[in-house]
Amino acid sequence: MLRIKNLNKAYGKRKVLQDLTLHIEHGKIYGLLGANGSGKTTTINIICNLVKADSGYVTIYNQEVSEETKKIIGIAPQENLLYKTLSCEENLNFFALIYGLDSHTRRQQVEATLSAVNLLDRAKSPVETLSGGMQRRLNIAVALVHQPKLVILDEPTTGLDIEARYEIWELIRQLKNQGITILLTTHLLDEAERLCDKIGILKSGRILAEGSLLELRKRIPAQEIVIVQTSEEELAIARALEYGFTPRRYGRDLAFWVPEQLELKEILSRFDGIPLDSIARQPVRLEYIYLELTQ
Ligand SMILES: Nc1ncnc2c1ncn2[C@@H]1O[C@H](COP(=O)(O)OP(=O)(O)OP(=O)(O)O)[C@@H](O)[C@H]1O
Repeated sequence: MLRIKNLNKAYGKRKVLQDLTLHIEHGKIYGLLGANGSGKTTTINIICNLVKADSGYVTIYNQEVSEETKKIIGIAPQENLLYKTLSCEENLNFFALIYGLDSHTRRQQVEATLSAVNLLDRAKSPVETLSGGMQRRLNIAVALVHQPKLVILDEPTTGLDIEARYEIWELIRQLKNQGITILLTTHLLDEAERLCDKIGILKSGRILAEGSLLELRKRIPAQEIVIVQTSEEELAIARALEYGFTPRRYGRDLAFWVPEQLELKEILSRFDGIPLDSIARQPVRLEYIYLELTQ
């Protein structure tokens, strides 16, 4: 549905995007992961035809991006794009008007979209009286009001509490079920893990790795990760190496990649004679893959 090929963009001498290539399939959720400044917003701006690339191309349904393709994209930017003193209904009506919807379709779409984001009962409430989570849902509603085929959600849950996050995750799943293609940027790795069919890891404007979670897991030769707490770290590392465990430091945690499926008692036996305060087993999460690829 969306193809980006060898995209380059520089601001002065700073190369912001470097041969960026990715493909988003119709009806799927694609997660673009990257640290601050890695080029996510620049990529979005090029897709939305707001910024011109220096070279490379972006196509949507085989059409190069233009003012025409803009009409089938809905974007919910990182900062809510809402008029605080206007009601939910008035905000949506305003954006629907900008998209050129006639008054009948506007009325229909405003109601349908408010219902989709579960804000129908707050239709008349001014935005400033809504909770942070509700405002973020309304911000997503703005992206949906003209029935786009591609929805871009730029860090949709950053700064929200866990309840509000769950609601937005559910909303994103519903959009996918309706056949909408979604490009999601986030630096929340658990969010990407939960939602995305395909994940692209972006660093300094380049895609370092791309694939489903299952495919990305193959980038680390481990069946699981074991995190230990011990006063004898040097000993634990030496012992682990003997058994083919690969040591890693995740923040203050000492971790080991375990290359084969082992019972807990087998793992414990590898550390026989070493005082362990705790030992925890974890699946190979996106967090570990991301750290491995980006550091
Ligand atoms: N108009 C501009 N002029 C100069 N530099 C820019 C401009 N827009 C972005 N940049 C630079 O390009 C780089 C990538 O920025 P971009 O906003 O695309 O990153 P990002 O991944 O979206 O980051 P964040 O998560 O912080 O929003 C940054 O170094 C930024 O300072």
